[in-house]
Amino acid sequence: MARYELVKGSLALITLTNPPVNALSSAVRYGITEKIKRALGDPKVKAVVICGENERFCGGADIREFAAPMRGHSLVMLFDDIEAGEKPVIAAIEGVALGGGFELALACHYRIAHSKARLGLPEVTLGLLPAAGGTQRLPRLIGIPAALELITTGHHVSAQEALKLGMVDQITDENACKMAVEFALRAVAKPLSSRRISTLTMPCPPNLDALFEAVTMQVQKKARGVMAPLACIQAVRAAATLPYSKGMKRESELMASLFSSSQARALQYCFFAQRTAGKWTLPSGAQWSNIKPRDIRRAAVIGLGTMGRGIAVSLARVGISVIAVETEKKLLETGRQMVIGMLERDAKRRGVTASLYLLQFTLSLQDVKDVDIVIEAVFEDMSLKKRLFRDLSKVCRPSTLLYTNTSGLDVDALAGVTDRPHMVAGMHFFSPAHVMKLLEVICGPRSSSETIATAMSLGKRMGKVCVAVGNCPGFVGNRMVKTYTDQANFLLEEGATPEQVDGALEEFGFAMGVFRMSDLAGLDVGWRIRKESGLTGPDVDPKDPPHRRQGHRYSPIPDMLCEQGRMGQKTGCGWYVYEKPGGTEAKPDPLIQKLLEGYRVRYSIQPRKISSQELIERCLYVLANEGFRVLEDGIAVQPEDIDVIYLFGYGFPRHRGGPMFYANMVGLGRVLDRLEHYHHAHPDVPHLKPSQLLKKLVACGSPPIQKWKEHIKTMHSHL
Ligand SMILES: CC/C=C/CC(=O)SCCNC(=O)CCNC(=O)[C@H](O)C(C)(C)COP(=O)(O)OP(=O)(O)OC[C@H]1O[C@@H](n2cnc3c(N)ncnc32)[C@H](O)[C@@H]1OP(=O)(O)O
Repeated sequence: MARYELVKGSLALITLTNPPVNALSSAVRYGITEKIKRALGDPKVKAVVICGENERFCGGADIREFAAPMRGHSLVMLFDDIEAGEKPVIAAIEGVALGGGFELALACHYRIAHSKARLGLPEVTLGLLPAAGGTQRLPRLIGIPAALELITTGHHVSAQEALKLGMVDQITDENACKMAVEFALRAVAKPLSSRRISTLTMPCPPNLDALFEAVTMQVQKKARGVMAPLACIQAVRAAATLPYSKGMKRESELMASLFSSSQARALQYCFFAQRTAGKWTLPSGAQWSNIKPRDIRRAAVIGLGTMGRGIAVSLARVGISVIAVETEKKLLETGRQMVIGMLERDAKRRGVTASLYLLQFTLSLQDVKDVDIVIEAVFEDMSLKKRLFRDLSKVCRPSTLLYTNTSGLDVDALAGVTDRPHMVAGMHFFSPAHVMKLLEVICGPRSSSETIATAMSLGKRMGKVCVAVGNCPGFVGNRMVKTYTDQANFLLEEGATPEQVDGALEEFGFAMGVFRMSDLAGLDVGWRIRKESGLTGPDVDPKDPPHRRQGHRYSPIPDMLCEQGRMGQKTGCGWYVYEKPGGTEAKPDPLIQKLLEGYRVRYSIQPRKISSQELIERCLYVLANEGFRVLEDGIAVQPEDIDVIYLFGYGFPRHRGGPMFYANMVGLGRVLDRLEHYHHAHPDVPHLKPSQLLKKLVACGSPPIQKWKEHIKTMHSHL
């Protein structure tokens, strides 16, 4: 796991050999420890270069080993030995030096990085802190403010930034290992005392307390309830106030408090879930590794509303020519200006030139005849979309793939009106499409594997986290979210206020509770969907009382708000009241309180005090319950897919892992008990009825989430 070579007669070259990222597994730690001992003990060796195989220095500790207590050679001792040694050790950084990998580089006496390398201490994103001296060495090298920023955010920096900050000594466009070998030959003659970072005096700014306080406040605001960033701050404070050895002891104590925490487990699960979701498989056996996606150069986006604009920007940003189509001159012009503005701002932020030459705007559908793909983003109206797909069938060349950005309509019904049903699928972007990372790729029953492979690959190219899902109303994300918002509405009827429900969800870790989020998104979106599906408006069965629809409990309160013109932030009021239309500061509104009281009186509902525990359980267990149904219906293949959708599309707090991981953490038996309890109390809410899969898993002894797939396998996949 580490190769040893003697080069130029006097240099030991140690190469980490653990593809794909040369993670520091226990075997690699053993390998380096042995090879360093050999190099330091060999009188022929005058200097040492450490590099990584396949042009990747090291991606850090092996995260897969964190599931068990750390065993084997200690990184701390290894790094202390490297630093204290009397021979110069040079880190040759290509690709990445992250986490333990960068800590290894910090223990070396010199660091030479390739100009394309990226460096950082991302442990915080895994619920940990850099516990192999990173929190003690980095502030001594680059100062406390810069170290605090890097360690508490986990941001990676480019080699150029690393050079500016003093994290590396030199960068090169050549092979970093070759440069490091030449550098090592010159370093042999130089004293090493000033190169041992642990012995450097800490550069302390005068207003240290104020600095730590400000960073603590910032972190608490950004990552409410998340433990690791606060522990990182404490570790850096120890570096600032204690001698190195005592600081190391503190670093290790703080790491021990994080290592087996549920937050660390959740965050590490998220890391792997994201990668698992990208590896899609269809029942036919077609999968990410055996189906070649089409190469996409020219795309058309139909509809330049909010979604269409974001999609056009996402495509042009990665070099794809875009023909954007609208039906009216005024809409086209507004859309054009918005897209250009968005691309220009984005390019400025990234320090590149906006690729405006890739854009074409037109009123004629005929102009899309030669594109490789079309992404439809028109109004959420089935008959309009069907008309458009029929027209696209006629206009586009036979090889053009057709995608719809519908957020929940039947993708197969659209495929059915075309001359190429196998070349139709869904690409469900989330708003704003150029910002949000999630892309649900909807596989219709007739979508070909190439159609799916192309959507997944194009999404990845646009920087999206893509999840392949089956075709059902609302797909995965919106199908599940309905159960969550329904519960929130029922809780209002029963005695809660919007601010109580939101408060409990925000305390849980959501950046925004369900009602604040609804105000931001606009209440009219859901209203339109409810009208389309006959839940409100003229199509409602006159025999249904206002609080029952299609045989089940229904809350008409959101419809009542819409009827009063309370559409959320854009109208200055919704579930809350705002300083002005478009305002963002949500204040509780006495009018809502009155509306709720009136509603309860009218329907003889005795309001009760509802605990935060009930608010969380009702909203989140019902969400997970629907997730289990999504799995048993074959709409998602594995729980990781659902969690990734919720992390990237719905702001589910990452340190809770996602709704399915959270249910697993709470304990499936407990979730089942509570759902049974709530369903008993509310028999007219079918979503509270425990799903078959949940019951099956509990009956099988509640296996860990990674094993659920084995119990789902037997069920029918709709992908
Ligand atoms: C005492 C405990 C000390 C802890 C200190 C630490 O070092 S904690 C670990 C800190 N390191 C990280 O957080 C880095 C995590 N990795 C990444 O950010 C990225 O993988 C990468 C290194 C930037 C490479 O990205 P790229 O997009 O090129 O590849 P993938 O992300 O798809 O990764 C390829 C496969 O490698 C697996 N993997 C990556 N890093 C690790 C790791 N540190 N440990 C174990 N496995 C790792 C990843 O899961 C992929 O595996 P697949 O099986 O192919 O999905």
